[in-house]
Amino acid sequence: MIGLPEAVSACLFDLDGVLTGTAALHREAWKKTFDAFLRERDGADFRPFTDEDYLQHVDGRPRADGVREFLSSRGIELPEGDPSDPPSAGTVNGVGNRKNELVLDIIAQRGVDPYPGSRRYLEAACRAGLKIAVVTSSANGRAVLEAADLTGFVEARIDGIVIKERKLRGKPAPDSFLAGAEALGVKPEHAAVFEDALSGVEAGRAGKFGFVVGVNRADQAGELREHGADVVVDDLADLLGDHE
Ligand SMILES: O=P(O)(O)OC[C@H]1O[C@@H](O)[C@H](O)[C@@H](O)[C@@H]1O
Repeated sequence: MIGLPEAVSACLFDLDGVLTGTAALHREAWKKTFDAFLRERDGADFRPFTDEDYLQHVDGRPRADGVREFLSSRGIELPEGDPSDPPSAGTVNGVGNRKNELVLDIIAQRGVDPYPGSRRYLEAACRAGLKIAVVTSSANGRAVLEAADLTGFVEARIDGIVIKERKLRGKPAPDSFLAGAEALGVKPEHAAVFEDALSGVEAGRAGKFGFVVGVNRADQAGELREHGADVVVDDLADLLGDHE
């Protein structure tokens, strides 16, 4: 009916890039942050942060994991620091806080738009009686859902704040999605995961969920399949029959 196996009774949606167009805003803030960091460290001929760096090392992961993963891909290790570090601090938390300032500025300037096809899909999932959770690595998940006016669809939210409080492992580990299924009271095999990030579809596969939908927002359909997507769509509305 809405493009899912019969056994599925719950949907676990990633947020940035699946329900809202905010993945591009995160990517932009990360690029500014890392390019400034690398320029200061290596001088004017620094090697810039690329879209590929974002997709491989940062996309979908909790903030501090993204900092660590990307820097380690360039052979750089920083002290962890503390979440209260100022954005100027040369620590994992400092770099993450700098990016958070930037992304919040960008979101405030441009606003948050839900994808029209995703809103239609949420409406169809509700009509079909499916349970709905949002599972996002972002500590800004609640604010983004509210700004997109999607909060009313969501029965449970596992976000970057919950992940930290409960000491869950970030995507590509399945922990946050497993917590989402548990919050809805369903077994993983009865839940579908919706993800645009390679780390996210990998988490879906690792958690043995009933179905993993890869949402192709960055021309990486093949990689989404390789990392664990059972099906890949360009837009969630592609899963809906004509009558929905
Ligand atoms: O820095 P935040 O808002 O806590 O978000 C962490 C991550 O959240 C994910 O949803 C995004 O795909 C990443 O780009 C982002 O880095």
